[in-house]
Amino acid sequence: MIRARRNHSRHALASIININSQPSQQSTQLLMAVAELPYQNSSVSGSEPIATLLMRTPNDQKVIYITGDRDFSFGRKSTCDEVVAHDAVSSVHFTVYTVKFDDESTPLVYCWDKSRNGTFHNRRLIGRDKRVLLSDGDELEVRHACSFTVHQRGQKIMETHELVDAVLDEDRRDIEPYEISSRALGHGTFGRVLLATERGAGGRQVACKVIDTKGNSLRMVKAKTEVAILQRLRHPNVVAVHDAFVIRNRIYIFEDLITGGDLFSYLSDGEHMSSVPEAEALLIVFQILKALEYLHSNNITHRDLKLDNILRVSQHPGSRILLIDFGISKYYVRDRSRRMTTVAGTPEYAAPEIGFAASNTFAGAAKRSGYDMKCDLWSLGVILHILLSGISPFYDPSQNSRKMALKAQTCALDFSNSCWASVSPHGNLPLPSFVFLADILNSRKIAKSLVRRLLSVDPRIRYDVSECFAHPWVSSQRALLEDIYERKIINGWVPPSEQRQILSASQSAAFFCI
Ligand SMILES: Nc1ncnc2c1ncn2[C@@H]1O[C@H](COP(=O)(O)OP(=O)(O)OP(=O)(O)O)[C@@H](O)[C@H]1O
Repeated sequence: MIRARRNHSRHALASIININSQPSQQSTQLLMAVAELPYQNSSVSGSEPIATLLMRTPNDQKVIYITGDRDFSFGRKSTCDEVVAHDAVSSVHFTVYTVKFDDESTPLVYCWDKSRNGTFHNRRLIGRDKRVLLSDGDELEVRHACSFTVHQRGQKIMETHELVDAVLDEDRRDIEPYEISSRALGHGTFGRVLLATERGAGGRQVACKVIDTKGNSLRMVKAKTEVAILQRLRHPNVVAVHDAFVIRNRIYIFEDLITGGDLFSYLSDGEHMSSVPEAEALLIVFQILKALEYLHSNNITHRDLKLDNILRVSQHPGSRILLIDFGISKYYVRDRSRRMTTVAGTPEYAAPEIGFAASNTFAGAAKRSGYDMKCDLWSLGVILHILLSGISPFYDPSQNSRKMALKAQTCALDFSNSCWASVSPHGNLPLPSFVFLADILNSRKIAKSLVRRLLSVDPRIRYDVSECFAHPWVSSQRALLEDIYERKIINGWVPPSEQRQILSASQSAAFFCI
């Protein structure tokens, strides 16, 4: 199959010069079942302990090992991994799970509070259905019953990074409302994403994206564009930004901490990528469509949709997902005379008309005619292809953007690979008797037809968001999807406040800057 290595070769304005020179019909019950499915961690494998909890009760103390292959549950119910029969303890009080960014990073260990009476993290109430990232030395407490001390060795490895070290000591004191830790949640082309905590009573954990512009004004403009775009957006499937600071050559963007890892990590399976059950793919794609519907109706094109830029709130297959990384997004009003022309995005996911051109002729054509927001739908097609088969259709192992662009331009989709044969609505769920073979075959055909529609080289034929919603793979389940979405997926989502002035006027970027 394909690689499980992150591709950070994102290209935007500055890299244009390099481009040419570089080498069922689902059944109702099934969908419901997936939305309810307990999580099986594929992103962190192995039974080696990642962290330990030293548990103390009034009469006893013991060590609990947290491994990467399964959640640890604590509660009163006999099915919990650690059972304490105490009135203050809920049937499942909390679970601890791990998320891995990549092979070089120490896995992140999260606590998910599921209790009625509360779980306290460093003496602060986590809150029902909320999650916190745990660090070495942290204390968890179930009042009147027991407490736990977290030990996670190896954290230091992840913490040492020149950028982080140099940046923070200098800048920390200028960013008063937040305490920025050195714990990395992930990293990309231009910087790192670190854990931070709001000072003050709430002490909420947030993610802090640190972009080192190294005095490159174009990078600074792009970082400010990301903030300028994000501060206008309020949608359950788009990450919320709270604050941003420009200090010296660096920009710090504070966002909601998203606690389930990204889709790339989720699908990475050793050297390969794995697929997900078709119903799970549908729940993910439905949410991406919701986000794109919102973005496009607000004249925003994301331009860098890919697995790495889609985060999950939880490890649960029916989790809410969020789009992140609006660094090369574009505010663009649809108009025949105004089209986007910047070659931007990630070649593996980029629509042919963007112009990661394989041939000069094609590049020339792209330059002449430009492209519009349909480029996001192509990227969605690549994502759907991966979700269903575990294959990235245009990936080139040498990461050569020219080769990937050529493949995309030719777009010879091959559904004969055995991976596609296993695409079915039931995936690894036991097949319920009400799902007939015809349904399964039909569903496969329908899913593939949507992939084809999205991966149409001609953007005029390619589906837009509303056509995707109308496609039978989605429309046949639309009512149920809306129901699951409202009742389960976005239940509890609180929109960010309306009045958000994140960068001061002098700092904010012009909207049409890229
Ligand atoms: N709000 C968040 N909460 C938790 N993790 C996050 C958050 N934002 C980013 N991350 C993690 O950090 C990684 C990099 O983030 P992001 O894509 O924003 O960085 P970038 O430098 O813009 O990357 P790129 O290489 O795509 O330019 C993500 O893939 C994700 O794993």
